[in-house]
Amino acid sequence: MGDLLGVAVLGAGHMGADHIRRLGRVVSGARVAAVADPAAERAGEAVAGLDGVTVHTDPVAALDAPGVDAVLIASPGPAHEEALLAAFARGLPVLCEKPMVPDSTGALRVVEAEARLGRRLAQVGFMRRYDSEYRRLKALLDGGGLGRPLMLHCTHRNVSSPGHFSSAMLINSSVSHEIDAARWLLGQELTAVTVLRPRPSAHAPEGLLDPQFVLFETDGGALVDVEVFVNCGFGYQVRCEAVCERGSARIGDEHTMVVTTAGGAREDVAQDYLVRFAGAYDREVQAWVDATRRGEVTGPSVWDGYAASVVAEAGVRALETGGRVAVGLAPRPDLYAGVSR
Ligand SMILES: NC(=O)C1=CN([C@@H]2O[C@H](COP(=O)(O)OP(=O)(O)OC[C@H]3O[C@@H](n4cnc5c(N)ncnc54)[C@H](O)[C@@H]3O)[C@@H](O)[C@H]2O)C=CC1
Ligand SMILES: O=C1[C@@H](O)[C@H](O)[C@@H](O)[C@H](O)[C@H]1O
Repeated sequence: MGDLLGVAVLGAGHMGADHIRRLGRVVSGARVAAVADPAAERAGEAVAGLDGVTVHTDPVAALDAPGVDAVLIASPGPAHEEALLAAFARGLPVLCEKPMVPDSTGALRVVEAEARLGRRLAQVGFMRRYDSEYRRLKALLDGGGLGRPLMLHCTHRNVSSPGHFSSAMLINSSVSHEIDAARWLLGQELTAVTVLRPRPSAHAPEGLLDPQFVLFETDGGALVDVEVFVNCGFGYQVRCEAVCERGSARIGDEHTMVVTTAGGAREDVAQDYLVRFAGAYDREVQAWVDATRRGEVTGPSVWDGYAASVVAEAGVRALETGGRVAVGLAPRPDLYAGVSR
């Protein structure tokens, strides 16, 4: 490694381009060394103004490019497994966007591959763990002042969904964040899931089951409900209220400027995750760079990524069947005992 951690970024779409900007201009201690995207033009645009970056259409070529010390995977979920295994084969530390691997069998292969290495190499991009509001809530719950958490009420609303978004993706792409946040906040595993759905919004694309109401049970006896609505039209809203034995705590209410004029008051609502979670992404990537330069891996593990895939898969089955679906996790390898809970 030179003075700066040289990062290969795989995927230069919405998240990849934002992470390239972040690595190149926001965080310290790193530089973008290579970018790969089958759409070479997109990759070229994303690195405009950054020096010393090689552009590739083949992700493996980017891993083998000069000056690459680590990898940030921001390609679509189905491409993650191959990229993670290629990084492991080269001993390269990884930050992998969620979902780590959308199907749980592939996710387990990644867990097993890292466990065979006998050391952690990858962190999964569940950035809410780096959001200041989520961290305050976690500290409050861990402190125990409110007593035992009984329920989490969560809201996850997007203005509109991308064209390729399916009904399953409301769970395995969007709710995957609540799955990880709930496991982390409560320190409990999610054990069963039920999905209810109202008549879809007239503003949802034809055939998309949007919104959905997802209910999780946990091994600690708590309940977690999530309203997920990805074509709400009015804003990006992510909220979480923890109801405990001696009080409740809520995060995610907008706290920007409130403008009051005749007859009413108005507060702006963020329009997307890149704005709402800007600070969280910055802290996540800075923490990853710092830990990698120290030769450590911190943050959500591939076990967390695997658990989220299993729970999401159960959620998709619950959506399809209308029933309650139990979650079955494989035995946790020793490598992840006590990690990031
Ligand atoms: N943490 C978060 O809040 C968010 C995470 N994501 C995650 O980031 C990842 C990327 O999502 P978006 O940027 O929204 O998608 P996108 O569709 O905007 O970009 C994906 C890019 O990857 C490229 N690509 C396709 N196959 C590839 C491969 N094998 N290797 C390298 N590049 C490849 C595509 O050409 C495209 O440019 C997904 O895993 C998604 O779930 C997305 C949005 C927010
Ligand atoms: O990860 C994300 C997207 O992939 C997903 O589609 C959105 O619903 C989430 O809000 C965003 O954080």
